[in-house]
Amino acid sequence: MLIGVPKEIKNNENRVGLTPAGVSEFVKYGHEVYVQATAGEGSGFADAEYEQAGATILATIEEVYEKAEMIVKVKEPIAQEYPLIKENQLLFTYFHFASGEELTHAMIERKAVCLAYETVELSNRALPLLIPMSEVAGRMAPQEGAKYLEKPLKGRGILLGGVPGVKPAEVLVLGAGIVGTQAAKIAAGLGAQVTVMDINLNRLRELDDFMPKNVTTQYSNEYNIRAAVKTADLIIGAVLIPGAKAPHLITRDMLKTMKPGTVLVDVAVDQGGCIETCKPTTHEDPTYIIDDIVHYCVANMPGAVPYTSTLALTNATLPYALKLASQGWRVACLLNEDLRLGLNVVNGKVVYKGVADAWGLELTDVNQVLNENTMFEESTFMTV
Ligand SMILES: NC(=O)C1=CN([C@@H]2O[C@H](COP(=O)(O)OP(=O)(O)OC[C@H]3O[C@@H](n4cnc5c(N)ncnc54)[C@H](O)[C@@H]3O)[C@@H](O)[C@H]2O)C=CC1
Ligand SMILES: CC(=O)C(=O)O
Ligand SMILES: [Mg+2]
Repeated sequence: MLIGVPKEIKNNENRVGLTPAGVSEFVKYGHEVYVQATAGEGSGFADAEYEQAGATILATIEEVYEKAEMIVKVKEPIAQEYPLIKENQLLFTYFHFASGEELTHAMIERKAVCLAYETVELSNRALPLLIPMSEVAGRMAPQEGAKYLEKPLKGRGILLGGVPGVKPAEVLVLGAGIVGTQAAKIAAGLGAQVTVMDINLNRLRELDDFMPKNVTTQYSNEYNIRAAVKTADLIIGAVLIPGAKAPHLITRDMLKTMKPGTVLVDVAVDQGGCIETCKPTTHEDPTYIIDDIVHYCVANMPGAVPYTSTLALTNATLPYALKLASQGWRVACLLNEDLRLGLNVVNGKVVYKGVADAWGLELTDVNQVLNENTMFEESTFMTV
């Protein structure tokens, strides 16, 4: 298969979809890889390394999209990229369709095959291609929160860990999944008093077993959230309903009950945010203030630490990308339930319920698109 790796063009997005090590795996299995010039630079990979691994470097993003049967990238395509996408082209990347109406319509119109990292799902409900970036964003959240709690950055001016004789800050984490767990661990390590809320009691039991003493758990409901936001200094939004819009757990009216200078880090922004007043921001201009409350809502947090993030992401995506290349998307999705759940929009049809529900669009059964034109050659069953 012909694989294309464009350079990311989203604000301060320095990650890249494939490393030179990934390229050499593709080449080993007989695929051709086209990498846009300087695509890996932000993550520390020079064009020469990609060439040594067997890739061909192309000067422009147009050439990459023109050549490739499968595009492997990181972030959802943005408006500049829409016209480059071809009918039947397989796009393997994050999409977050439930928070992108324009993107959803654009991908329907382009008739591309959109396989979203964030909805690939294992039988135990784990999201293997979201986990590594959730680990990064979760660990970053208290770090960013601590920074914006500083007075010159408009925060309350409180140190997360306090000092002997002065109480530490209170951190509230909504959601005890990957982001929430990593955020709680780091905030606790910095000495804050941490409360983690979730609706999954079993998850709270697990956390209770392994978290340090300065982390407590509480069931997530409106009553408990209303009480907790009054005393919290830093609130981290980390809930997820896979593929769907995040529920608004913190409503606009709650802001008035918070302490001025409280910082909200809504990591769930890419699914629309779990804070009603959340709107996506960029690394260039990460925060805004409403009712004296600092909002940090960067939708690509891991993009700021690309060395760590590119390696972590591609460790997880590469085995799936190789399957897609060697088997073709239809066969790979017929054979792998986890990959099948990654299909969101296929040849103009929405096949993921959370996306259809978010925008009031017709839902097509994924099996219908998989069984269309299933004339494949036996050689496509070559396994990796
Ligand atoms: N902004 C960014 O750069 C990044 C954002 N993310 C986003 O962070 C969010 C969280 O991701 P993960 O931790 O991997 O998801 P996860 O699935 O591991 O955890 C989500 C948790 O939310 C809980 N939850 C659902 N409804 C709830 C409610 N009403 N109250 C409290 N908890 C509730 C679930 O029970 C689950 O434990 C996702 O939207 C993900 O896309 C992830 C990485 C980077
Ligand atoms: C998960 C995601 O959206 C990101 O890593 O940017
Ligand atoms: Mg994101």
